[in-house]
Amino acid sequence: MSLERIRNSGLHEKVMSAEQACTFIKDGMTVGMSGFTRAGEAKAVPKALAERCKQHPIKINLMTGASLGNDLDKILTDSGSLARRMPFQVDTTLRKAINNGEVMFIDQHLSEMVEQLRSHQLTRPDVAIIEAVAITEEGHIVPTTSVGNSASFAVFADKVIVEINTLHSEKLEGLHDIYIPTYRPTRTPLPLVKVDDRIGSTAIPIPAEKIAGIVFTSTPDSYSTVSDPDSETASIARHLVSFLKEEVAEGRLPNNLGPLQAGIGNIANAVMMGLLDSDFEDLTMYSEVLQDSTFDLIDAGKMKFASGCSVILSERMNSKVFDNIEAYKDKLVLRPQEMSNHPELVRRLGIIAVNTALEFDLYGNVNSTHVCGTKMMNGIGGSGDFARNANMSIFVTKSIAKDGAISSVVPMVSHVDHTEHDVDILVTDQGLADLRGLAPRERAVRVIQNCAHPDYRHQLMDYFERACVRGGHTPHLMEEAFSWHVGLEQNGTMKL
Ligand SMILES: CC(=O)SCCNC(=O)CCNC(=O)[C@H](O)C(C)(C)COP(=O)(O)OP(=O)(O)OC[C@H]1O[C@@H](n2cnc3c(N)ncnc32)[C@H](O)[C@@H]1OP(=O)(O)O
Repeated sequence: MSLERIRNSGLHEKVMSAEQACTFIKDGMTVGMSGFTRAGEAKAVPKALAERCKQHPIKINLMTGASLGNDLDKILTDSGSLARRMPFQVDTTLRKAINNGEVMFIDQHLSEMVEQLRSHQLTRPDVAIIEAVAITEEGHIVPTTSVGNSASFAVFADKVIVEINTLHSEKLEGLHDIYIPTYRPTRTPLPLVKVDDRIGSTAIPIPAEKIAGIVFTSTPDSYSTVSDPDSETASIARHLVSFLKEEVAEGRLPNNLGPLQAGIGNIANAVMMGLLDSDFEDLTMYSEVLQDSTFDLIDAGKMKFASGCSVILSERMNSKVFDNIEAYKDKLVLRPQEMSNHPELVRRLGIIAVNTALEFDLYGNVNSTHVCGTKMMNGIGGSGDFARNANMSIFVTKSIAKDGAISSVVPMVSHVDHTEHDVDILVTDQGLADLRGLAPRERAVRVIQNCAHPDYRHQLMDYFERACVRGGHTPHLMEEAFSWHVGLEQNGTMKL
């Protein structure tokens, strides 16, 4: 135990075991937990809670920043303790429980949840469980590798349990910028005008007496599981980089492109890696999750500053970054996800947003979440926060999935996360479709010619031409629009 990490000595008596701490959580309670994209989640208490549920079954409503690491979503789902879960997840077991209707999942824009808590549109957490590197003299909480929704959870909850993770260096202190917007209707503009502005405090300010329990742990974050770029993702990156070069040459973007945002997963990471081989200099990020590619760009001298709300790294990059965190501190800041994804800031800063689609349609509507219109994959995450408000909203995906049985370009998306009005550029391994200033009929031709896989191009053009005969501003054959998805479910392929 490292009591020196609790700098308010009056709180030393609050140290307890994870088993003791989880008794604060009662049946029917709402729990707000730290953790964003498998970084910085509370680890010991949720595990103890799952164990306790075996003897004393309870159901809770669990809110986090985003997905949890260390298989916690699986462990909690298996324990039967999850009644409701929001706002994002990436776990196979939880996904199954959601799709079976056993866990009620609320798939929400990541910037929006605490705003709804603030205005009592959602039930505020009874208990917050926050991972920390230390507690300050004032009783304020210094977060670890993510900020996520931790600050507002701690402010709104009746009781706060702090998990001090001694595996994280105390040198992380100073990395965070905790700013919480004031109440509406008297809120003033958010005072952030540059990606590297610091406008808040370095710790979460709560009254020390709210801390009901302190638990020590030394479990590491899970490592990121992104794979190296393959030929298709490298191709997507090439198309995008050459497009961005043209935009700079035409004077539509500055030489450093403006702040970049990139989503989670293999494709977004590969696209960012593509910038390593480009001529762009002085890049910046104003994003939510910072993956390996961010640090590869910083190390290569291409990126000068990155703002996010969590850091999730591969094993290789994790030790490189966190063993040398002092060297990165002047190039890095972690903010609450409400700030990293805030529509006001995304619009003000002129962000280039790159997110991943499962599928998109002829007219530019994007489905990022629901396989065949019904089965939840992960959630919308922050992609909507950025897509609607970005300077340029870009969606990327491979042109086909599952060995060609699925075309990512379909006549009509089976679920809409991002409407055609929020989507500027579509990119696949086949090419790039710039949809800006195009009417739906013009968009369709460009999407088919530039983005669809050759195996599906003819099929798409045939659908579009027959739809045009029938007419309409956005031509469709309503009785056929989902026939590709029906075909996939019935015959295992979208090929007609
Ligand atoms: C926390 C955050 O908010 S991060 C910021 C932005 N958030 C988001 O964009 C949230 C939504 N996005 C996502 O969840 C992911 O980016 C995804 C699922 C869309 C893509 O993930 P990636 O890892 O980049 O792509 P990848 O090509 O590996 O696809 C993932 C899986 O989906 C499958 N898939 C892809 N397209 C389809 C499709 N149209 N239908 C069915 N399955 C598909 C792939 O085959 C793959 O399956 P596998 O895991 O069994 O191999």
